[in-house]
Amino acid sequence: MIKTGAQHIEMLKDGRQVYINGQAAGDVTAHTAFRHTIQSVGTLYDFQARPDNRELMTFEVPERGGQRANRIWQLPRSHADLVERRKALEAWTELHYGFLGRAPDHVASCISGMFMGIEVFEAYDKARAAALADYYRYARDNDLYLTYAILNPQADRSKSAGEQEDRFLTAGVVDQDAAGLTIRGAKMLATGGIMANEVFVTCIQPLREGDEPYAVSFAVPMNAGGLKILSRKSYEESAVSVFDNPLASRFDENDAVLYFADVKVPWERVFVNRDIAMCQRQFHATPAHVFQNYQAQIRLMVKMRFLVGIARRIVETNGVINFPQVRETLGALAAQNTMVDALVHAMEVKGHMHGAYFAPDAHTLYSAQVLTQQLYAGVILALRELAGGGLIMLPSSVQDFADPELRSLIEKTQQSPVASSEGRVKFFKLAWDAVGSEFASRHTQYEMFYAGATFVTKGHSFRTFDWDRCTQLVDHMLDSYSLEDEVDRAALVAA
Ligand SMILES: Cc1cc2nc3c(=O)[nH]c(=O)nc-3n(C[C@H](O)[C@H](O)[C@H](O)COP(=O)(O)OP(=O)(O)OC[C@H]3O[C@@H](n4cnc5c(N)ncnc54)[C@H](O)[C@@H]3O)c2cc1C
Repeated sequence: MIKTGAQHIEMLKDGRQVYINGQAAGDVTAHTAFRHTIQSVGTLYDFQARPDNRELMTFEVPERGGQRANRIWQLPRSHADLVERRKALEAWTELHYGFLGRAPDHVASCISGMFMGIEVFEAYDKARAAALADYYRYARDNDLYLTYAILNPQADRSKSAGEQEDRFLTAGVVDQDAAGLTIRGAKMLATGGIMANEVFVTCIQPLREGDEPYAVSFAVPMNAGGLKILSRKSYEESAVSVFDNPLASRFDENDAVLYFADVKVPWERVFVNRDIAMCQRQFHATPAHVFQNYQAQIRLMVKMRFLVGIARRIVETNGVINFPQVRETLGALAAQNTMVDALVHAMEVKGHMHGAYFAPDAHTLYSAQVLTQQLYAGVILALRELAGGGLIMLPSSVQDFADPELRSLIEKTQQSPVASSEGRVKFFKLAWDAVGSEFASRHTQYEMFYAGATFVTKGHSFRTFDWDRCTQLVDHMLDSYSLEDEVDRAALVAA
């Protein structure tokens, strides 16, 4: 199935229990906190359904007799396949400028990666492997939008999940019967949950002996009985005009705490059951972790281009583009943009076969993660520095333009060598929404943490690096001389 935006939006009217501002949200597609971002997600599906995007966005599923699916579910068998898949992800990301961190391609990449490593699940438990394989095909063939919740809630991070004061703070198994598992407790966040079809739930954090109830992996629809979706504050809701908040009003993907009030999960949706080692292996012994984070770097590559474009427009609008220091800052931003771009391409070029499938290079990916996690806040700072008070020297809202006297004052006070007053205000409102608004601030937090805190991503970089190649060089150098030789040589010179 290749669904349209309208079909996706219709699927969200499913009775899911979303809570915001002290109330049940009801139909999320009509709610002022979510509806415009849901429409933006709809445009992704409309784009893939366009006949002229058939080749770009979809592929023929080998075992489905010519039926097509979105390329986010494609299992690359060569470098060329990987690149073809990336072009689809890149085109989709351009529709949201990189601001939908958990667009449907993120978790689809994770589940596809798990399927590419299905032998890891088979070695663990044949029934659970069959459940995962069936789920991959089900999600692909029904064009599902999946999100995931894979972190446990912060409480006391010095204690494991099972050592927290409330044993059911963290979502875990409270019961098991012939039908499946019963899950109780919370997961930290599910970004995009209110606009996704289903959520994949597991634990990527290290667990200790005794934490077995939390070492599960399963998927449920967002309207599963007992699943409560606790939304954070909506930035879309206070962004009442697109002109004032062009990003927040349309790309506020939402983040929500999930609470499982004894949610029943049937066995055909359980992929790992109380196995601590398998919770790690599902991500790291399969290409899942690499594929999900490769998608994130493709997204960031597009977002960086957008931010660098904003930087260029800031300095043009303020007439400072010819100052050498300004050009230096732009040059540095351009180099950072190209580094992100180059790392994505390097992951592909240095990729390798994982069984029958071609996966991006893990260490290049983790290097990109470590570097970009630090780079993002610096890029935002550079844009703020280039912009000065222009980000703030703005009319309070679009309504100021409706008053003739205020409009004429805006025209007098908003000046630029390259833009009209209206153009200047329009642009700086966009720039503020990208770098300084509450929406923008949440994005900085997102880029710093979506893949784990820095000690986590640096740990992956440490784990996957080819240390021998470096230490062998050092050893080779050390082997090229010895103390005895040098003592003998010194004695000869002295004689
Ligand atoms: C905007 C946003 C959206 C998110 N969306 C999702 C989502 O859709 N799905 C999902 O599953 N998760 C999501 N997350 C959660 C994200 O994965 C976590 O924030 C991330 O993994 C870091 O975990 P934490 O927040 O618990 O931070 P912590 O692990 O508590 O770390 C916070 C800080 O505490 C210190 N610290 C903690 N532990 C250690 C340690 N062992 N050693 C040294 N220092 C330590 C470090 O200074 C660290 O930076 C989202 C997060 C954000 C901010």
